[in-house]
Amino acid sequence: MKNKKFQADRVRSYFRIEWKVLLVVTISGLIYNLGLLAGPWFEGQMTGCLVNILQGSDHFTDMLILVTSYVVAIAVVQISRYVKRFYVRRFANNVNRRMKEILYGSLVSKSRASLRKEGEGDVMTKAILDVDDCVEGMRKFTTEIFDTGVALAAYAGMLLWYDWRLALLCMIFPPVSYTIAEKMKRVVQKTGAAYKVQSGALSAATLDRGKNASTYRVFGREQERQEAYEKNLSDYEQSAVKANIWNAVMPPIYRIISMGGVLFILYFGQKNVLGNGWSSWDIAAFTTFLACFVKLSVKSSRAAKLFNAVHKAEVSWKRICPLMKQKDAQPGAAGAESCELEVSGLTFSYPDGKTVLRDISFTAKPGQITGITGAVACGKSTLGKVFLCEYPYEGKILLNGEELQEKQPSERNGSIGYLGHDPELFNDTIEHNILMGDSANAEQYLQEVCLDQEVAEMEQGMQTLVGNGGVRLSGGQAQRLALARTLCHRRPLLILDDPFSALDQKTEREIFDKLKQNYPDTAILLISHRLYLFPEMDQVIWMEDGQATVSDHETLMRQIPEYAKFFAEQNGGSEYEA
Ligand SMILES: Nc1ncnc2c1ncn2[C@@H]1O[C@H](COP(=O)(O)OP(=O)(O)OP(=O)(O)O)[C@@H](O)[C@H]1O
Repeated sequence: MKNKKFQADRVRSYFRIEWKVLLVVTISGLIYNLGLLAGPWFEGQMTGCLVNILQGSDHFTDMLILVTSYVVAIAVVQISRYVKRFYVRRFANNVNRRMKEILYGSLVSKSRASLRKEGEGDVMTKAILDVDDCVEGMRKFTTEIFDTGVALAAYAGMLLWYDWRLALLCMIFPPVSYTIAEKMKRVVQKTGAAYKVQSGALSAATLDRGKNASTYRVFGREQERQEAYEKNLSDYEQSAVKANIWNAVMPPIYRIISMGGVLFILYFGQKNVLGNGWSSWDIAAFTTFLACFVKLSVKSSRAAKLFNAVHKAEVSWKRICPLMKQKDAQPGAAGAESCELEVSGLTFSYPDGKTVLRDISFTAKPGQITGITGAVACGKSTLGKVFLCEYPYEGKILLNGEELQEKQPSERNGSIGYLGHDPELFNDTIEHNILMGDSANAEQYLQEVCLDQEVAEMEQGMQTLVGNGGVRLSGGQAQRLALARTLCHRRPLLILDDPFSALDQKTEREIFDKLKQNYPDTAILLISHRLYLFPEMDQVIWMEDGQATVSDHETLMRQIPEYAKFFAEQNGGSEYEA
């Protein structure tokens, strides 16, 4: 990404930045494809030589020389083919990595509201699949350009040279095959898109069943959910079958159409050999011409396949392209700075008119941890979410003196890190879930959330796949993994909504101590129901009916009986009574 001209939302840029790899592909591809002509030519020569040996005009040594040259030529062709394939794969891997880096960066900076609009957590899984499809299309495009374009031109030249009239006659068939493939592209695209949608729906349904299994069991809704799931499954199967039929059935048909010219070659070719056709041929010329045409037809059917792959990739690209535009909002951009927070007169109502926060004011400095607590439904989570600016608020939230609502979304996302109740993990490895395309040491963040030991004990360590939404992890593990991701993409202001609810006290304390120690530039707002760490908070916000009392733990213990009671209940009552 050092290249200034690189534009993440332009496919051409990905080709341009890989020019060195593509140069090797071009050279080896040219050698391979032009070398392919040697096959039919040698086959023709060997057939002719055999006929001559039988007639006594050639010798065994002539055949030996031909066979040896044939083997050498084929060896060169195959080595070039190997080199070409190796570099095409490298090109695909590089592009895949680059696209995913940008995509992850963009997803990290996307607002929760827009993620939710696009279908919650599975937007990530779908986008990752789309990147894979795109890169596969680009890889095929790169390979087929040579395997098809160059080879087709070489074969066509050879056919024209042997008998231009017969060549033109036969070569009508491949373009017919192309045209049909082009006409079929809509169907391929449509069925492919429907398959993706169903695949996303099935992932969401699977996630829902896994997450809420016990709830459905307790309320006797298992049967109903099972039926809904079966329906999802059969819709998915149908769409998969449709998409695969169009993908798999069409190429052989294109191939048969392309091969139509063989009939002309058999008829007019034998005339050429008998001396009453358009050209005068021997057996070698007939064999070479036929072999050349067969190879040309096979290649042209690959071109048809190329259309399908490229169209499929186009659909995927259209979907992920908007995400690739948000390069400016990549994590780390604002992560190094610190910020002073000043909230004054903050009042907030949800769109349904319910006022949840009233006239809240407080400040927070870098390195300070502010504990926020209060009774159930008093507005703690709402206070955390207000900073995401999903809905407008009244009053002021100033970051280093600048009003949050007036910042550009990308700038805002670069200033605020948020971890909500849902860990929002996506179906990839532990490492990718933390780094999301950034290059950092994921191990360090696992240590900070006390998850390193558990991950080390997993069979595949950091490469363990977590499943959609993190279903393969325990609640506490998923929570800590999400926290590791939030810490890895550090922002000057960090809002953590009940990040320790599924952890034991010892782990909670350890993580808290590390947060205090390792984040001197970050202002942390920690929302929690559990208060035993609150005596160590730099300040505490006690919320009641949307209003906030801001002070330190000791003062609140003296002044707010509800807070003291709340704290005492969690600490065996001793301090409250004292
Ligand atoms: N999206 C929403 N639209 C409308 N009202 C909402 C929305 N989210 C929350 N509320 C309401 O706002 C009030 C405060 O909810 P909030 O989740 O902020 O409370 P909380 O203190 O975090 O609760 P808890 O202790 O249960 O986590 C509740 O009455 C809730 O019904």
